[in-house]
Amino acid sequence: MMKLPGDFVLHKLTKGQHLSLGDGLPVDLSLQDEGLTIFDQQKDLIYQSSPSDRAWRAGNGMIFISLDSEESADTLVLRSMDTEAAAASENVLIHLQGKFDQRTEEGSSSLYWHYYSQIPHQQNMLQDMIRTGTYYASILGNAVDFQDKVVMDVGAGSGILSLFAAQAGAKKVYAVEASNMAASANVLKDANPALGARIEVIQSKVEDLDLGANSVDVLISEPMGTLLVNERMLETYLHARDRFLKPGGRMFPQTGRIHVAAFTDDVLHTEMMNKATFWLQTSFFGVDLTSLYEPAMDGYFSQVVVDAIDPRCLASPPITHNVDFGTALESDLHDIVIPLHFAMGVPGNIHGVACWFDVLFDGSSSQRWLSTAPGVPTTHWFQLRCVLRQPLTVYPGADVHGELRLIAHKRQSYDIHLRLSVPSLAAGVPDHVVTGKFDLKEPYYRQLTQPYWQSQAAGGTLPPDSPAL
Ligand SMILES: C[S@@+](CC[C@H](N)C(=O)[O-])C[C@H]1O[C@@H](n2cnc3c(N)ncnc32)[C@H](O)[C@@H]1O
Repeated sequence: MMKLPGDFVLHKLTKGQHLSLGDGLPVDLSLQDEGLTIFDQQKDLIYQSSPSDRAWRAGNGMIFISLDSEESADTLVLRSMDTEAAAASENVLIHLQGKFDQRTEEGSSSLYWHYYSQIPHQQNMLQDMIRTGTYYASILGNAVDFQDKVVMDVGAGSGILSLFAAQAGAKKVYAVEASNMAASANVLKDANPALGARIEVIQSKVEDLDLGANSVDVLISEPMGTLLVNERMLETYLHARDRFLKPGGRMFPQTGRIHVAAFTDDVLHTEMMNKATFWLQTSFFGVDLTSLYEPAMDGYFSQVVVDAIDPRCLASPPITHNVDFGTALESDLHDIVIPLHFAMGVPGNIHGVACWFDVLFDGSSSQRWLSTAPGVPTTHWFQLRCVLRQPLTVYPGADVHGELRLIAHKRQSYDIHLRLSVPSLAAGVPDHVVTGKFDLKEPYYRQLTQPYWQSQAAGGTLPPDSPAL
């Protein structure tokens, strides 16, 4: 490695060699016949150039990479330079991004950070007493797991969970928060000096952090969105586990479960059908709107409905899908397939599936579930329903089969594909099959606040995965 005048550091990398960049750039580069490959610390391929690419730029303009000569692709030159110089270079073709930015559209993440930087939205989560009280009891009730330990709070927000970990005896807590809420977390920890002295707030995306492997004993986080996985923050939690957690380290929470049950709700179905009737007007101020009736119906039925549901609408016991946060891979969350099988007891119309989740805090002293099930005190996550435009007609004893498939997209959420079928009992008549496609990012918040008798949390602000995001 040669030191050049100014900020320039020059590496020469020949074909087949590997180069690992430590400080702030957790990447490993190598030049192969097929071009430049860049791996992250988990050995996941994060960039593969095409053989004809001549130059790259990585992370905040700090690294500039170019092939040594126009003729030969044998040698790579790596320069570190300031952002301005890198930006000014005509050779900058690609901005290499961290793992979060790779999987997230910029428009989505900037709204997301803006949302979480606002105190009312953090307040809304803190005021969800089922949520916050369960975290408090799970952390303080397992103080033995925190005593003198190094803890990371993944997505710390206001820093409330970091303060709980400090109360439980942690010797050091890294409160990692990407949004500008980090400044408020600093204010809060400084105003509670007995606890705050052991907390370090770091404003960074967890994915861009360079604390070193095995640097923490315990991870705490509240990464759950609607249907557990909305917002795709669980991937950040697993990422923190792989990068920073010591082998055998504890995670609070440790396990998550998604539950899916068939439901019957004529009132909701009729409400959804009626929403589009506006577009049936043949003379709306002299304009025929009817050509948009079908697209409007499709739009309404692609929204997921979020509200506190009456458990009596459930038509089957739930199917459960487990996610062990200790072992699941980030990639397991990119395409989640939940096979469905409901044995129907009574005849009726199945209008779709109702979903909810719970997470387990599996401490040394106590185990505790945080549940968002229908019928238990309501949280700000409520429950979620995928409503089918065409209901499924079932007879007593029918075996309903199907699948709920969640495919991650770059707007920090999922496309949901639902398929349900019931065998026909008549010879020559095909099985009845119904399908629906939904965007988890487009919820219809049928209920905006918790029922007042279940929580004092009715703060009036939308949950974090509100349509505003
Ligand atoms: C659901 S809130 C929980 C906040 C706080 N831990 C609590 O329990 O009240 C999630 C927080 O994580 C932050 N966050 C989400 N993804 C992150 C990431 N990749 N890196 C750092 N912070 C992130 C958000 O900005 C948000 O403040």
